[in-house]
Amino acid sequence: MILETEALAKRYRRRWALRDCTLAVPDGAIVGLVGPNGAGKTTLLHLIVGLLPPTAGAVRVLGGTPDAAMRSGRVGFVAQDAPTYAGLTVADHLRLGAGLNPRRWDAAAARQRVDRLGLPPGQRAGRLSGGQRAQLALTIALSKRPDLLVLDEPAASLDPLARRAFLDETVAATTATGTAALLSTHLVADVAYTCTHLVVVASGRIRLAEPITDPAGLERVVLDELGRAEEIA
Ligand SMILES: Nc1ncnc2c1ncn2[C@@H]1O[C@H](COP(=O)(O)OP(=O)(O)OP(=O)(O)O)[C@@H](O)[C@H]1O
Repeated sequence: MILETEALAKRYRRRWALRDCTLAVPDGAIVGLVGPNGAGKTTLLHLIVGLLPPTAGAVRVLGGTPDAAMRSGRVGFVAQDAPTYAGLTVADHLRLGAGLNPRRWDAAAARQRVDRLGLPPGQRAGRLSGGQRAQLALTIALSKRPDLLVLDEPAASLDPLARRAFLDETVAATTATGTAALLSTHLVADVAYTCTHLVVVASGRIRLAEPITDPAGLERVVLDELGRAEEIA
């Protein structure tokens, strides 16, 4: 398993954001994480990449701690707001990515991707649009050739064509190299198009975690599950 959580939980002051979360993500899986606003998706992703310490339970990423996995450079993470350095250019970001990941960095793929997207190498990130900044952050995450991609609403700011192209790239990355991906999204159609597994979170609890066998029926499954979760709450 590339990622495992065991009874993972996170409390912010008195409020539980995530409780009793047990998950296992196999190599090559693309997991779509869906749930209402405030369900705990970002909290779960931040626990996985070591940005937050758990209140209880355990998380193992690539067989070790989240910190060790992140230090190894084998995890590509893009946070919800796709942070970039406003004062640095597109080319600076690629140089930074290369410097931080000297052994895995695919410089040709990174250059080709920014060319294809029309991101001018000399442009400062602060002057890119929100979607372009997201594309820059995604380029860095993909060009690291990670074993695990963790993406928080990666397609939210992309236009429909760019979104479809990005989803295709994610699938290509996982089929070519066995990379696994965990992506949170509100777009169930994207999960149906891309993902091999579905995880539904509501009110801080995993409601459903299963392989996707019927992409066409996925929206119904998600809506039914969220409806049940609301009744319980
Ligand atoms: N830093 C924080 N301090 C206190 N409470 C927080 C903090 N971050 C998140 N929360 C709370 O934890 C819960 C889960 O939030 P989280 O951001 O994980 O949800 P989400 O599923 O990613 O939501 P969205 O789809 O809106 O991005 C929410 O109730 C939120 O208010």
